[in-house]
Amino acid sequence: MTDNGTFIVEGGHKLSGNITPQGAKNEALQIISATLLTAEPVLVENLPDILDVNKLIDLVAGLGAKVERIDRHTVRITARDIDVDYILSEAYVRDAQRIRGSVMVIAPLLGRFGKASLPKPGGDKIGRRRLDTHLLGLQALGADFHYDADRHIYAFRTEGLQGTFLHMDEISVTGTANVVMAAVLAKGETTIYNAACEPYLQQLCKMLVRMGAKIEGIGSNLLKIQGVERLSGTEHRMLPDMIEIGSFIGLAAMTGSDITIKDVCLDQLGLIPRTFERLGVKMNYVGDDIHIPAQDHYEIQTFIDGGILTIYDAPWPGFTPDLMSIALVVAIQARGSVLIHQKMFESRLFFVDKLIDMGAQIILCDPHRATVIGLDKRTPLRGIAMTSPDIRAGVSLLIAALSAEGTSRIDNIQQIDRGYQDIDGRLRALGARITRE
Ligand SMILES: CC(=O)N[C@H]1[C@@H](OP(=O)(O)OP(=O)(O)OC[C@H]2O[C@@H](n3ccc(=O)[nH]c3=O)[C@H](O)[C@@H]2O)O[C@H](CO)[C@@H](O)[C@@H]1O
Ligand SMILES: C=C(OP(=O)(O)O)C(=O)O
Repeated sequence: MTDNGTFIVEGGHKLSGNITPQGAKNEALQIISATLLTAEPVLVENLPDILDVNKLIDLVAGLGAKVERIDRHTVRITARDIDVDYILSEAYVRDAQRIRGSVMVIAPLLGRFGKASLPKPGGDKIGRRRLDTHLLGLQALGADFHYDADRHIYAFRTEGLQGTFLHMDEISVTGTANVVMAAVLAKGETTIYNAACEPYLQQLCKMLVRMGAKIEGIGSNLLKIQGVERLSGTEHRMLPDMIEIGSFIGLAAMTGSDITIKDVCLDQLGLIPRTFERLGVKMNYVGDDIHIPAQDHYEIQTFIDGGILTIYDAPWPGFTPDLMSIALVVAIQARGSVLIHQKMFESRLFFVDKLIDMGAQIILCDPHRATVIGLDKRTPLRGIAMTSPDIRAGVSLLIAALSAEGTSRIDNIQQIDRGYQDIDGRLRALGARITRE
């Protein structure tokens, strides 16, 4: 037993049944931050009950927002009496450091109260995760920042945010969310070019519009925002978590299981289904469900000219980096070869050493690229003891363990719990043999 939890997994059993994806983690982190933009109540529905989301809700409550838990997945947040000086407390610094989502609290606090602080945010240790996009964007909108090197805290102040033209440093998801939330309460017009435009950001923008914000260009990389004096309350429902959906597709393929993923919002999944189809996974689209039939074999497609397939990540509408580890694991038991090129993060592929120990044929070319030579299910992976390095690698190892012969032990599963709600219970309901220690 470790402090951060352990899964014991007996692999080699086929799973079957229906599974419903949780509400989206990364959308929830934006939406909870945005509740701080108004003094009126915001009802948030379809929240995943996971560590990262609950920690951000606690952070918002610590700032003085009234948090009413309606049920496990619904919360009403009223950020009327905010004690903005709480950002200086040790408790705030400690809690904010534990999650990536805390980075998006800055803009609402700056917009409403003129000050904010950002302790070095947490989240996955998957390579450098620079904050320039946030800092430069907020600076252009009229915020000054100062870095306290002893406490590792950025302190922000503004005499009033002012709309401007912003060509974002890079296409950053949380950076765009921050700048959008600052711009909706800034004076005048803000144009944001090179904006991230993934569905969760579209969801944030749509919520802000319901609150009274004026945003044009939603869904594109060019947003035009007219600042308003104040925003009002609203209701918001999270989309299904597309990374969970991709993880379940990978799980079905690797374990040869017949699984139906319910209510996936297919039109919001972008390249995700097609990318798994290119790895050979067959899927039937039934209404808004994805049915993956049991497949004894699946074959990786080549490019049209016969060249070896490459799967690489890119900002939306490209393939999300958060599913690259799952794609890599799926390829292990496919027929054929694929190059997995993780362009955005430089430390996300190191977990392949565990997969190699399990019997996978993988060449780690460099920190960003791995070649997988599929086993075509001729030999199963072997169960081993391993540790989950990050949230998505953790689930990939779990999928590998469920497909493997023998028993595996996965330590540090708190990493998985950060983003996947009751994953062991939900997989047991499909027939998985998995226990938590
Ligand atoms: C809480 C949350 O929502 N986290 C997600 C968010 O993190 P987050 O918003 O932190 O990630 P960013 O979008 O800022 O960028 C991710 C990384 O990719 C690099 N980069 C980005 C754009 C680009 O064109 N080239 C490039 O190399 C950045 O330098 C950075 O290292 O978006 C990431 C990228 O989809 C996801 O992995 C995270 O799960
Ligand atoms: C990298 C991820 O999360 P975070 O940005 O919270 O670390 C993720 O969800 O895959």
